This record gives sequence, structure tokens and C-alpha cells, in this order.
Amino acid sequence: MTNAIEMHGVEKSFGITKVIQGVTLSVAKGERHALIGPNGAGKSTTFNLISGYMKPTSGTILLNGQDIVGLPPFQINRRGLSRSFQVTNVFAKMTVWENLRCAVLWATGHRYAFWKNVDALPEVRERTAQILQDISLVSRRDVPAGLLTYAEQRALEIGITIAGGADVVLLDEPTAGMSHAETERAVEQIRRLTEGRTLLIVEHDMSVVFGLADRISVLVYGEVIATGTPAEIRGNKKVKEAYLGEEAA
Ligand SMILES: Nc1ncnc2c1ncn2[C@@H]1O[C@H](COP(=O)(O)OP(=O)(O)OP(=O)(O)O)[C@@H](O)[C@H]1O
Repeated sequence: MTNAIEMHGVEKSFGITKVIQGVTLSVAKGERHALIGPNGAGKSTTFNLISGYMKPTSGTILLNGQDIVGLPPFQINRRGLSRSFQVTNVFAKMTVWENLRCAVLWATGHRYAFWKNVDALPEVRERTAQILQDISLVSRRDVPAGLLTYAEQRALEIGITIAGGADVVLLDEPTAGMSHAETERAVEQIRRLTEGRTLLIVEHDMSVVFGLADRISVLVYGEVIATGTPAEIRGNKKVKEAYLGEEAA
């Protein structure tokens, strides 16, 4: 079966510094795959390469079997890939409803419909309401996004990310900065929202990674040093030495 994402021999240099050093990675359709590694290993850069925000210096990247190198982010998005960012990325002055509706309008091809009464479009209204419910923010519908708690803003951001119905979703540290209880709720939500989709997640919290991922890839100094199930990664000597340490055993 075709993989959702495939990277072969991908390299990325900034000036003379090679940050990504020949990454080969495959994410199967429908799996939840975590990309882990120490700070500065190149995880965000890998996300930028897959989503078209950066172009690799060399190598190939396939989305659902098709070469996407050189395509701009919006075209990769149209082909079914959507990503969130490490930093919360919502319109602070718009309400929760307006933020979601904006994402749905964009995804349903009504992006230039500013002059219309967009709430009168039933498919837009229904889809926005569904996502609002899926991210458990119904009671916060009319609150400006800037006034939400941090965890609520991250939930809204995931809602915006999936609003377009993308079948491949990239989430960059979705639980960063959350309390333990908020993290547990976020993991449940991510599990539910990515049901039937492919997920690639960058995450530093190992309880999230080991609780959510079907497979894990470990990136160290711009190289994937191991890929495997959570049990395989936990037992991998190279991974322990380079990243997880003995406490993960
Ligand atoms: N636009 C850029 N120009 C120059 N260097 C960059 C650029 N973007 C990233 N880097 C460098 O590439 C390396 C990898 O950065 P990246 O943000 O991908 O790591 P990361 O694994 O996501 O780290 P973290 O876990 O801290 O978010 C770092 O040394 C960083 O300084």
C-alpha cells in the first residue's frame, strides 16, 4: 500500500550547516507516527520540509505517492495535508466560531465570499458546528480566541488544522505548556480527531508519545537513528544513549 508520507535521502542546509542529513522516513496511511528527538535535532525543519514551508536541498518527499517537492504550502494542503504550528496561531480578536468558520470557508472553496452572509451557507455552518463540538468548545463559541485559556487555544488550533478535512495531519508539540490534566484531555481529543486519518506528531512529552503513537521515529542531529513501535524504541540501545536515557527502560 502507498504510504501517506515518504521521505528519501532528504537533506536541508542553511548556508554551510547541514541541518537535515539524509532523512528517510515513511508514515503509513492511517497510522499515528511520532517524531521525537533532542532540541535542535531538526524536527520542526522536517515539518517545514513536508508541508512546503521549506524546500529540501536534495532528496524526495512523497505525499500519498506523489512528489511534492517544490510545491507551495497551499498546494500541498489542497492535496490533503494540514499542519499546526509550535506557536499558537489563531486570530485573537475573532471569536472561536469565526476562527473555525474562516478555516471551513477556506477549505470549502468559499474563501473569497466575504460579502456573503456566510452563516447562511448550510454546509459551512454545519461543518463549523461539528468541529466546535469535536474540540469541546461549544460553551466558548462566542469568546474571542485571545481570551481562551492556553489549552483551549491549542484545541482551537487543532480544530482549525482539521477543518479542511485533510487526511494527513501534522501536529507540532500540541501539548507543550499544558498541565498534566490538560495534556491528558488533549491526547484523548487528538486520538478522537485523528481517527481514520494519518497523524505525524512532534512531541517532547514522552507520556503523550508512548500513549498515542503506533510507531515512533527518532531524529538526532538531522538523522533518523531508529523507527519502530513504542516497545521497540523503548528497548533500542542507540535511542537510549542518544535521547531517552536509561529511565525510559
Ligand atoms: N531558517 C533557519 N536558518 C538557519 N538555521 C536554522 C533555521 N531553521 C532552523 N535552523 C537550525 O536548524 C537546527 C534544527 O532546528 P529545528 O527547529 O528543526 O529543531 P527541532 O528538533 O524542532 O528543535 P526543538 O525541539 O527545540 O523545537 C537548529 O540548529 C536550528 O538553529
